[in-house]
Amino acid sequence: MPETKPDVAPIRAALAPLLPHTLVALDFDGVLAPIVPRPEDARALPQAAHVLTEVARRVARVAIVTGRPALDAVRFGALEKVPGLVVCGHYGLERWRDGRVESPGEAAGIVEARSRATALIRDFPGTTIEDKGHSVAIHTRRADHPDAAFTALRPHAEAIAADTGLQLTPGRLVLELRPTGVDKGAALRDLVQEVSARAVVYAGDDLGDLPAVAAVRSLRTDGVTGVVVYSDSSEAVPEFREQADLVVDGPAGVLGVLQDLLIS
Ligand SMILES: O=P(O)(O)OC[C@H]1O[C@H](O[C@H]2O[C@H](CO)[C@@H](O)[C@H](O)[C@H]2O)[C@H](O)[C@@H](O)[C@@H]1O
Repeated sequence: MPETKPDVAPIRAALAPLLPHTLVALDFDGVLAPIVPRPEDARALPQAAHVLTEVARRVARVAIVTGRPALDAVRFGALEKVPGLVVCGHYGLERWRDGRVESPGEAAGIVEARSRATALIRDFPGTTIEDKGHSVAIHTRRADHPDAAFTALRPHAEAIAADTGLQLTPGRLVLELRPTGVDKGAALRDLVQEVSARAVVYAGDDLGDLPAVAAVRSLRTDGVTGVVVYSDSSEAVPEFREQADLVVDGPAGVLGVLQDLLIS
């Protein structure tokens, strides 16, 4: 198992007086939900909703910032009842709050991207498409050779993105074609502004989280206390890991560190 950076005591002490002004923002897959072969089977750990409820009672806001459609994260996490929860779906393109989703119209290019991605994977047995409405994800986790399929598909996905005006976001054995103009960094900054947060805790695990990590680092220069938690795994993202204040072991480690930092 990867070596962790578990020195929570000084961070807990720094956050303690700021709890009512703290934003806690979390990625979903790999952070609340263990990675599984089929995207539709992902579920947050059973204790996640309870831990987030306890956290929400102590801080300004709890938010999920995910590449998933917002409603998928709410349902797969059983998170409907977490007090005041905001879910930024599709990297901030849509929002769920109080049972309602705000979502824009479909981006130009998505119909062509969907059709080309579907045709493309026919040559790569075991690869699958996750049609998320606003975006299309090409998954290689169930291919015979997941890493080789990912590498082979990537230039084709880049060409589709260039032709359709979408952006390609690579992740854990996934290539996502999604609208431009949003990322987790902008979503995080909006959330910070909305609650006038004086501290932010962000937990993630993948490349799509790096804009949020950059936002936390830049918010520090504005006087906001920032804590970055990295959910580690055998699919490590070194550029995320090295920027993290705390490195924990997967979703169970994330829930544990939230408890240590914000509840106990
Ligand atoms: O921003 P996130 O909440 O981390 O979402 C990123 C993508 O996660 C999902 O894919 C990943 O998890 C799957 C289920 O465990 C796994 O099968 C896949 O290999 C991972 O890449 C999700 O399916 C994507 O739509 C998300 O964008």
